[in-house]
Amino acid sequence: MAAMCDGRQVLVCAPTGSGKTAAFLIPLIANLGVGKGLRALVLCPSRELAKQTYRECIRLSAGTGVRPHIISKVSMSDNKFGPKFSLKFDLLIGTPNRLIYLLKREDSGLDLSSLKWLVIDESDKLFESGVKGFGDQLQQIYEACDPAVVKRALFSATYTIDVARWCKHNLKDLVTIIVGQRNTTADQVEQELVFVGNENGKLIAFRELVQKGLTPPVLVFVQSKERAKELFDELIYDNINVDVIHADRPQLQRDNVVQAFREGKIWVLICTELMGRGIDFKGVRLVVNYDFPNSAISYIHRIGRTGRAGRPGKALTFFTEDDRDSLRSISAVMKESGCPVPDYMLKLKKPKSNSRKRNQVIEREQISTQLKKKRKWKKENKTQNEFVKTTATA
Ligand SMILES: Nc1ncnc2c1ncn2[C@@H]1O[C@H](COP(=O)(O)OP(=O)(O)OP(=O)(O)O)[C@@H](O)[C@H]1O
Repeated sequence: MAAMCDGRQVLVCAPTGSGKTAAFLIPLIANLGVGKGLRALVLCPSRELAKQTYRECIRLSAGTGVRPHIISKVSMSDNKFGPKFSLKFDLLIGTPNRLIYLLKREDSGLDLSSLKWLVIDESDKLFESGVKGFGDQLQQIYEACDPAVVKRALFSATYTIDVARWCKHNLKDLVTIIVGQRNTTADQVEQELVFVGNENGKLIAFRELVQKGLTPPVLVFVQSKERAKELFDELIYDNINVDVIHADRPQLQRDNVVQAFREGKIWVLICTELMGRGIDFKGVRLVVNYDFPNSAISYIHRIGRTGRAGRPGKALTFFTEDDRDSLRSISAVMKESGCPVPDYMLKLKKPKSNSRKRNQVIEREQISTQLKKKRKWKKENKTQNEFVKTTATA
C-alpha cells in the first residue's frame, strides 16, 4: 500500500486470502483525488471476481466521493455507457473481454486518456498466452493506455517468471513485493492427498466423506464443465444440498448460485477453474479437488478458497494413477507448506517434456455411473442386434 501511495509501480505476490484486494483498492481510492475522467482501471479474469472486487470497492470508498463502476452485461445494456460515460465514474472494474468490447464500440464513450492507474489482479492468469489466455486482450488494453502516464500494479498469489521478466523490462521504478515464500499455500490450510484408485473410487470416496459428515460450505473442483455437470447429476440424488457453477450457465444463474452459496443455502458447490482464483467465500471449511489440478499454480489457487483471512481450512485432493505426472510438483508444494507427504512422491521422476505438455488436461473416464450404465447397455444391445442380424442373414 505504501509503495502505491508513493506512486510506485508494483508487482505483488502474497498468499491467497491475505487481503490483496484491499491492498490495491485502498491506495487507489486514496490517490484518485478530485478529477475529471476515468482515472483507475482494475482488471480481473472472471466476472464473479470483478463483481466481488466492485462490492469491496463500494464498501471501501463509501464517503470518499470516489465513484466506482463495474462493466457488467446489465450496465452495458442499461445505457450507462454513452458519450459522457468516462466523466461519470472515477474507477472502473471489469474483465478484459468486456473492456475491449467497449473500447471497440465508438458509442460507448469509454475514454482511457485520463487513466492514472491500471491494476491487474491475478496477473499471472491475465498474462497467459494462447487461445484461452488473456495475453492478447491485455496487450490491446495496454495499447489503449498512455504508457508514459499510466502506472501499473500487478497482484497475484503466485509468481511466474514470465510476469516478473515482463515487469522488469517494461515497468520503470518497479517495486517487487513478495510476502512469505514464493508459490506456497496459505499456512492455515491442512492438506491431504487421497489415493482413490480410479474414477469410480472418487465417487465412493466423496460419498464416504458425506456419510462421515461434511461441514458446509464445501467447494468441489473438477477439471471441466462437462465433468461438473456429470458430478452434479450424480450428487443431486444423494440428498446433498448441492449446486454447480461453470461457464456454460447463463450469467444470472451463475450470480444466483454464488449468492445462494454465500448465504449458506447451498452446502456443496461443484465448480471448475472459473472459481479457482480470487473468489472469497467466507468460511469455506473444505476444498475437495475431485480432479487433480493440472499445475501447482492451479492447486495453490484452488485450495486458497479455504483458510482465508487467518481462518482454518482443509483441502483434500483425490488422485489416481493417471495423475502420476503432476503428483511430484503438487506434493512438493505441500511439503513446502509443512504438510506430511510420502517420500516416494517427492522422488517421482520429472515427466519428460514431450510426454506431457505444460498444463495439459488429462482425459478421464466419465464420472457418471448412470452414463456408464447407459453406454454399456447401448454397447451390449448393439452387439446383440448385430448377432441377430448375422444369424438371420445366415
Ligand atoms: N486487514 C484485514 N483484516 C481482516 N480481514 C481482512 C483484512 N483485509 C482483508 N480481509 C479479508 O480477508 C479476506 C480475503 O481477502 P482478499 O479476497 O482480498 O484476499 P486475496 O489476497 O486477494 O486472495 P486471493 O489470492 O485468493 O485472491 C476477505 O474476506 C477480506 O475481507
